[in-house]
Amino acid sequence: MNTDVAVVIDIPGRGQGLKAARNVTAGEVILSDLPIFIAQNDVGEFCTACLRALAGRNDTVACHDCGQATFCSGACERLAQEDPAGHSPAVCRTLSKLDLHGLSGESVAALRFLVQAQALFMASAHNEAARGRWAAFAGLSGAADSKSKDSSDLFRRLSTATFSAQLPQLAGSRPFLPEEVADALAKEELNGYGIMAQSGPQGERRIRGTAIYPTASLINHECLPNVARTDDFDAADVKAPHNTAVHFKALHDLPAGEEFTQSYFPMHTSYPVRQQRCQEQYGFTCTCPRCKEESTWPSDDEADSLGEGDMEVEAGGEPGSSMEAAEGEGERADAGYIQVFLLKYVCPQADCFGTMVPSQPGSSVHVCNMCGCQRSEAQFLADLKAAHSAEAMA
Ligand SMILES: C[S@@+](CC[C@H](N)C(=O)[O-])C[C@H]1O[C@@H](n2cnc3c(N)ncnc32)[C@H](O)[C@@H]1O
Repeated sequence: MNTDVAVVIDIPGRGQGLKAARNVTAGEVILSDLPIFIAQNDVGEFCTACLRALAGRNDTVACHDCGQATFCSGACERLAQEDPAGHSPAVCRTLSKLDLHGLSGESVAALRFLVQAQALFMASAHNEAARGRWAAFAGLSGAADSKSKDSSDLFRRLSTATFSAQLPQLAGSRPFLPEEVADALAKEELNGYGIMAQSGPQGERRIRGTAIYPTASLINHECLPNVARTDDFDAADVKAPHNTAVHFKALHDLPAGEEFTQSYFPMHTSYPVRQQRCQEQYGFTCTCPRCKEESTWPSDDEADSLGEGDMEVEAGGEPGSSMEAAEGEGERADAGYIQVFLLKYVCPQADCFGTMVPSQPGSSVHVCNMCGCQRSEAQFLADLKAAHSAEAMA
């Protein structure tokens, strides 16, 4: 499903990444990717096979053997049964033997993910297609280290369930070792895409499940990204598993050779929190142009003592057009540029924090990749003007 635009490169200090093979236009799809496998979070609200919302469907099918799977249709049930890392007989038997007692929702989801990853690994010993998918998963960044979460309890529960499910031990096939469980969890942590669900009753963010994509997993992070993910798992006119594809669109025009970058968390996140999450969750220090600039800003406490408005912010140019190259420091985004970028690309709806993505190449309409709201260029310019007036009044 990849386009001809994104090519894999090695980047010193970042591992692998994707770059533009040619000039790219704002709104162009630079990558479409289907998952290696997906694991659901909770049972019953979304299809186990394709994560489509089940509400309002009258052809859903529940698995009575394990009680851990529901499908939006008989077709999805068959799809999942035929997929070794979906809801194959081996996965179903293992799930039915799992001891979920006392586990948090997060640990139950991690255990389901492990059952499916292990099933793919075991199938790779005798199934060509599974071998390719397992190789793609095994090649992703992320190996357990001493800082990884303790996974011994999940390993014990997984191996107990695996053995009591009496999985057929086909030639060369064996279950995970403890270090392989820890590695699989590290890969999920670094590469897993949380597939979002509709917000909960209090507006809280919820996820349907985790999907692992072979090529999308190679897109590195920057805090002023140049691509953003769009997906539509509920698309009525798209047949499973194609509804589980993610598509990355360019936020603005990009020259050939530019690295594609996405933001691993909502763009409005503060500098200290971004630094902490990059370090603790992903194991790197972000030195992107925005972090370089914001590292020189006073902390919130210092800003309070200086008084609001002491940070002079001027309107920058069109995002994508102006980054200062400070001598010896590499690229750096100035405060005005950051302000305009965030105003342009962070969803204006209260508490959404999605990314405004050009609807299609050549269009000046932007659509939020979370809530779907739209904004024209004229409305953006009006919002920009209002932000400057508010600032001048402060
Ligand atoms: C989802 S993977 C991205 C692909 C990865 N570079 C690879 O080689 O597979 C996430 C990992 O990439 C690296 N990474 C991503 N963005 C980075 C950045 N801005 N600076 C340094 N390392 C980065 C970190 O090691 C992070 O844990």
